Amino acid sequence: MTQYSRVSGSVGLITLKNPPVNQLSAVVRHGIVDTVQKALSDPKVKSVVICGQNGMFCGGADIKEFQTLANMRGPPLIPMIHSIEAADKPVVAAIEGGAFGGGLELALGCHYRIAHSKAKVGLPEVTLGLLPAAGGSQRLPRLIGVPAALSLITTGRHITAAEALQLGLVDQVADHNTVDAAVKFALSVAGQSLDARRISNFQCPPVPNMDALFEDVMQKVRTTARGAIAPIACVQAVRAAATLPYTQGMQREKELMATLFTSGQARALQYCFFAQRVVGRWSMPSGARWDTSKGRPIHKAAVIGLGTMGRGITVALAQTGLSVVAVETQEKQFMEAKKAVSNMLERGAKRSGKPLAHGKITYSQSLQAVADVDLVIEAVFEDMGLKKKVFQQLSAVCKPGTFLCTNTSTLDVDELASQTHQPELVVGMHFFAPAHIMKLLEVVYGPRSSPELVAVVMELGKKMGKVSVAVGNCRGFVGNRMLKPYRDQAYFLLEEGATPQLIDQALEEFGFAMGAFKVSDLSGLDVGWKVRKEEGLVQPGGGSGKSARIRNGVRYSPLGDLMCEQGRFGQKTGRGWYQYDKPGSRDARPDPWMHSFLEEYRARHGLVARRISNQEVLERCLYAMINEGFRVLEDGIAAGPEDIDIIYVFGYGWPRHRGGPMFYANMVGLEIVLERLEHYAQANPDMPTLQPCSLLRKLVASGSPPVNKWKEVIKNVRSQL
Ligand SMILES: CCCCCCCC/C=C\C=C\CC(=O)SCCNC(=O)CCNC(=O)[C@H](O)C(C)(C)COP(=O)(O)OP(=O)(O)OC[C@H]1O[C@@H](n2cnc3c(N)ncnc32)[C@H](O)[C@@H]1OP(=O)(O)O
Repeated sequence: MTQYSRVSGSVGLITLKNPPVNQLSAVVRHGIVDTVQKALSDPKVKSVVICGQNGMFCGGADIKEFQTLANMRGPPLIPMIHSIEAADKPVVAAIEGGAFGGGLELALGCHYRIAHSKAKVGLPEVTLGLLPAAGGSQRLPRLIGVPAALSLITTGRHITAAEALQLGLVDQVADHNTVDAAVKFALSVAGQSLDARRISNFQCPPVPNMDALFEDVMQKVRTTARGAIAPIACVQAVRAAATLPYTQGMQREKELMATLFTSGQARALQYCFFAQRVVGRWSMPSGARWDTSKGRPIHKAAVIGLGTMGRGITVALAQTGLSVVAVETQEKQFMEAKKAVSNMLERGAKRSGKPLAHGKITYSQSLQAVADVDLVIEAVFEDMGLKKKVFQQLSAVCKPGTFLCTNTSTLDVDELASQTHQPELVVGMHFFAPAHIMKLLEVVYGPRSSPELVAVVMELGKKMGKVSVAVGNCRGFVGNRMLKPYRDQAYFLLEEGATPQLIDQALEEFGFAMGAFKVSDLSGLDVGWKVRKEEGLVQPGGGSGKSARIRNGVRYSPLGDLMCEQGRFGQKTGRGWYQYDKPGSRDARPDPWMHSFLEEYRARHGLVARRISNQEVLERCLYAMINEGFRVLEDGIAAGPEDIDIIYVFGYGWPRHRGGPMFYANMVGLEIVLERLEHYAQANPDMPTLQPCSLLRKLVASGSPPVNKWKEVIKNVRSQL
């Protein structure tokens, strides 16, 4: 796990060997302790280089070891790094690929750091609910100053070698063989004094107005953390570095880490880390899988329909370097879209520092222009009739073998596939607005979809920087299907006595980026209204009598329809569940009009407003959503709970430090979720979404196993269906 050799006569070379990322598992730490000792005690060795095999320095501590304290065997990192720093021979870190977390902390214990020009470094512990607790929170501010260290440690962002050099985090950048460069460097510094190279001896560079700086940063972090505790602990640890001697700072780092290490948030965030990787290993009910299905390269793609979604998709495709044909048949929209896309590309290039991707896009007003493309993404208006027509035309125009994808967010992908000559070459690519920014991509396969196409689209998603999740076809797929019962409960709670701001506040305090009503105002109330009208659910004036709040035998709230009848479509009209300064403004303010609107509505329907607690808001909205998640699993629409959780974390603003809805259910306790659902279902027999699903009951009956053990129970439930 750690290889040692003597090179160039007098340099001890220690190579970390622990695939996939040379993580610092116990056996590696043992190896480092032993080989450092060997090098330091060998009189022929004058200096030491530490590197990692396979072009990767070190991905940090082994996150798998964090699952239980019992796993944390072997030499601890802190004394190991101290003994390197205290060495009387120069130790040089040769950083190829990356040095992250404990890997960078190891490098900070070395006397010199040389990085390859393509390497990245960072302290991403905060994203795992932790802080850099092997001295990183104390050494980094001493080396690069408090403001820069705060920025790196509280965000966990990875920086390039060039940025690291500029900050003084590395001493040299190598363009070619980093290990050779490090060995050469190690030879040149052999025998030199190391007094000025031990970072723990440094004073933090002074900062003017330090109290004000920390107050300001703490306030910013509290606002963006949405209840996450690790970013706050990171600020506290850096403050300790800035104000205390090193030994006391290390003590503070340890205390803060002790609180974080066993927290539910750390468990949730580490679960998310692995879940994100699990969803890449997709499978289909047919047995097709990521490792047995091969895609083929896409050179040229097309987007049909240049509304908001089509424009974002065009930008996302162009930014991957693909040639894109962007088609819009309506003259006005065509002209507007061309301008909007080029603005979006310019902004993207400015943000990323990468060259403009303008030249890769050709615009057309005719569908004939897509005859030679490899893959088409349809993004026309959400209307089944229109989409069917487009798919019929595409099937006639495109060369045989062209992959046809739809960006529908709810419609039946199989029905669209059936309009084409090759239904096996049709899948859904459900992007989230704005499509060039949002990370989630739901890849929706039908029973006939070819695994090759799923492989192609999953790969394309990866190239676009998306987190792609393969799911089965049903109304709303995974994300929107689970959102419906959540939203319905929010409406029912309004009827029963809540206000939009009460509900949103409860959800935002839970950690959602936005509450249900703010999201509704943002996306536009008219969108759902149109769908409900098509489904025959809308009655003018909301209907009257007992049946007004029942459709197809189940509870229905016409509140959203009534709002639309008043022209209150949300932000775009300056009025929705909230009021806004002007149409298009984003600053939501409570609207006194809502109060009389709701009072009048309740009086008309004989409803008596009652006090609704935050707990009831959370239980009814979230447990209804989670219950639907169990149905999604039972139906085989999602392969596992990780798929659902990643969809919610990356697409729906679910707080990552709560791990996603299914992980959260597990944290709360499945028996508690079941009991509360039973309670609410009994009180509301006309709300079938609150009736606990049989998979939830089975899991509770099986002793509520942890999320990663659910698959077995799911398999049994599915086989009994
Ligand atoms: C009372 C309590 C006291 C407790 C005391 C504790 C004291 C602790 C002291 C120090 C603690 C240090 C904390 C850390 O170091 S935490 C780890 C910090 N490092 C990271 O967050 C990096 C995580 N990894 C990544 O970001 C990427 O994997 C990257 C290294 C950039 C490589 O990316 P890429 O090439 O895209 O590869 P993948 O992400 O797909 O990963 C490949 C496989 O490697 C697995 N992996 C990655 N990193 C780790 C890791 N650190 N530990 C374990 N496994 C890791 C990953 O899961 C992939 O595996 P698989 O394909 O099987 O899923």
